[in-house]
Amino acid sequence: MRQVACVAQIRAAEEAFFQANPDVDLMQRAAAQVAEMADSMIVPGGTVLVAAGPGNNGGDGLYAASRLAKLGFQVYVWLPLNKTHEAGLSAALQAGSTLVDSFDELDVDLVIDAVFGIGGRPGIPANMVGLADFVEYTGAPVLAVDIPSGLDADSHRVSAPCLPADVTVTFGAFKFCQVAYPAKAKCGEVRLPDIGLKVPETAIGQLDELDVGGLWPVPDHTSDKYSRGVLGIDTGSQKYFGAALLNLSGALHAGAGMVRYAGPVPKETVVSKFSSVTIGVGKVKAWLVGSGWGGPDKQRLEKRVSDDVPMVIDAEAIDSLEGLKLPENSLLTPHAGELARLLRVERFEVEDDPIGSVKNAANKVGATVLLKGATQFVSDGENVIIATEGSAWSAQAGSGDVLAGICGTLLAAMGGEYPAILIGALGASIQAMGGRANPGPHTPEEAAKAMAELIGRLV
Ligand SMILES: NC(=O)C1=CN([C@@H]2O[C@H](COP(=O)(O)OP(=O)(O)OC[C@H]3O[C@@H](n4cnc5c(N)ncnc54)[C@H](OP(=O)(O)O)[C@@H]3O)[C@@H](O)[C@H]2O)[C@@H](O)CC1
Ligand SMILES: [K+]
Repeated sequence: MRQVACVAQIRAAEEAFFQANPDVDLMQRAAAQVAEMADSMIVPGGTVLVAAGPGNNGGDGLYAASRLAKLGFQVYVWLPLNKTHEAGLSAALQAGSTLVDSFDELDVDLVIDAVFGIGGRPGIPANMVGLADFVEYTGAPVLAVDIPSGLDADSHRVSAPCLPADVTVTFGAFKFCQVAYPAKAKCGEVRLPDIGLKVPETAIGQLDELDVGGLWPVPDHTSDKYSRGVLGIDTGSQKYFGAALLNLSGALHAGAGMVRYAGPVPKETVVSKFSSVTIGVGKVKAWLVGSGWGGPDKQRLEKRVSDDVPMVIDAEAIDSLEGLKLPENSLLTPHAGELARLLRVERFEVEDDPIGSVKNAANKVGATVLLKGATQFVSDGENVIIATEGSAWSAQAGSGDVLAGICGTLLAAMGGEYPAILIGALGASIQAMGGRANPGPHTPEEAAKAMAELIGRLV
C-alpha cells in the first residue's frame, strides 16, 4: 500500500530524521535522486533549465543542478523570485551552471521545477506563468521536485495557476495532491525514491497493482461454489432492468462462486443473459441491494438486512437507511450526489472534501463507504484507502452497477475475513485496472469481460 502523508506528517518525520541522524544531509540525497531522474530523461550533454525557488525545494534543485553540470549537461539556473537558497546557488555556479534572467531564447531539453515544494502556497508568481507558457510552446518536459509548484500538497484542488509536470520526484511519502484528481493530473508520473526518510503509518493509503494481485481471492483444488462465496442480489425494478443485469455482469466476471437473483427482473430475462444464475432466495454470504430500484424502499432493504450477512448498499438503498442498523462489515457505494444526500450537504461540499465526507458518512451510518468518481475513496470512519487509478473511459452509465456487483462478489468471498474498507478498495481498483488495461470506449459489460481476463493474468 502506498502511504499518503500530509505536510505536517512529512515535517514531523523530517524532524525525527534529523534528531536521529544529525550528520546526514537529506537535501543532498534528494538532489541526487532528482539529478538521477533528470539524467534518465535527456540525452548526454543535453540542456537543462533549473527554476529554483527561495526555500529548500530550491536547494534540492540547485544541488541537482550542480550534479548535472558535473555530469556534463549544459545547465541554466533561473530564479523567479529575488531570494534564493544561497549555498545551493553557489554550488550550482561553481560546478559550471549559468545563471540566466530569462529563458525565452534557450533551447531546453528539460525543465526542473524546484520553485516551491511542500512549503508552497497555491499559485505561482506572474513570471512563472511565463515559464508554463514556454513549456507548453516548446514541449520541453518538466521534472518537478517534490510537488509541481503552485499546488497545495494537502489538497486535490487546483485553485490557482501551477506548473504541470511530466514526472514528479517526491520524498518521504506520497502527498494528497499526487493521488487525487484534479491535482494528480498536474503531477505526471510520480516517483518516490528512498532517501531514508521514514514516515510513520498514516491513516490514508492507496492500493497499488501489486496489492491488488496479492489480495485477490484465488480458488484452489479444495474450492467449490459455496466456499468461493454465494452472493444474493436484490436489485433492479420493472422500470430499470439494466442495473440488475450490470450487477450480475460485475459479480460473475469478478468470479462469484454462485449468484442468487432475488429481484423483480423476469427470470427469462436474467437467465437468457446469464444462464448460471440461480433465481430466488436461499442461503447467501452477502447481499447486494439498491441498484435500479427506482426509488427508496425501506421494506425491501429491511428484508435483506434481516439475513445479517455483509451487504453492498448501492443507489436508492442508500436513501432508505434512516433508522436501520446494517449488518457488520457492510459497504455503501454512493457517488458524490448520493453521498451529499446522505450527509444532507451540497454535492460541491463532498467534492471539496472527499476524505472528510466519506469518513463522516461511515461514522454516521456505521458502515464502510466507497465514494465513486475519478478518484475513489473508501473509509471505515477512521482510515481511508484510495483505489488504484482508473481510466476516464469508464466514466459512463452502468460502471457503478458493475462495481457494485464486483464488490458483492468480494464481500461474499472475503467478507468474513477482510474488512470492507479493503474489499471496497480492491473492487474499485480491479475495475480501474481493467479499464486501464483496455483503454477506449467499451460497454460496461465488455469492460467487465476485459477485467475478468486481467484477473486471470494478475493472480
Ligand atoms: N521534508 C523533507 O522530507 C525534505 C524536504 N526537502 C525539500 O524541502 C522542501 C520544503 O522546503 P521549505 O519548507 O523550505 O519550503 P519550499 O517548498 O521550498 O517553499 C518555501 C518558500 O517559498 C515561498 N513561497 C511559497 N509559496 C509561494 C507562492 N505561492 N508565491 C511566492 N512565494 C512562495 C515561501 O515564502 P514565505 O512563505 O516565506 O513568504 C518560502 O520562501 C520540500 O518540498 C523538499 O523539496 C528535501 O530537501 C529533503 C527532504
Ligand atoms: K517544485
